Amino acid sequence: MNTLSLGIMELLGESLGVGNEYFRDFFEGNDSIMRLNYYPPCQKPELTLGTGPHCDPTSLTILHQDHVSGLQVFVDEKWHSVTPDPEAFVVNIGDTFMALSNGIFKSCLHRAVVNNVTVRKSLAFFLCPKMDKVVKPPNALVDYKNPRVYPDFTWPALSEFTQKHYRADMKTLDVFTTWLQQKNK
Ligand SMILES: O=C(O)CCC(=O)C(=O)O
Ligand SMILES: [Fe+2]
Repeated sequence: MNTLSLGIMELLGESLGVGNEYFRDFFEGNDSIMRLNYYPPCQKPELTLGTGPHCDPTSLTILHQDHVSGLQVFVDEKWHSVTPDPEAFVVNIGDTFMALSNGIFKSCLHRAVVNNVTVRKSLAFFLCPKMDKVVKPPNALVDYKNPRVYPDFTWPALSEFTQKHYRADMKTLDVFTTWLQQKNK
């Protein structure tokens, strides 16, 4: 998963015009997280969610779903199911990479629904920067036409924010930005 995520970082660097080494080097020695999600069948699936709507606060997510549907992504004001394929990974951008790309790549809003028949399992690898790395976009992505969108921060600061102050949703990075600015006044 680590090797795959660093390979994807090479492609993202290439696509942003900063070269394939920039983000791969940034994520060298990363402090990433692996999570297993288990969703038991639910008698009233229409009344609840397996995972509420959120953007991943991390940098890049590589998700494996089993054969049971559940993941949905919010596009064009509607929820769309992501057809499960145990032979494939779902890859999405998280808030930390949105900040690293100065807002060019967007973290995507998603959720997981449950059903009343089958257990569902998913496995997520969340690429996160090494704890002491300062998250800031490369100079090539910042100029007077494209000023900094988010302040400098470290991954542990954003992670702690989502654990102690604010449950991750679609506005995490904006609320975190305001919170940091207030704190540093
Ligand atoms: O179970 C899923 O398909 C999504 C889980 C998820 O969004 C997460 O773990 O952040
Ligand atoms: Fe997620």
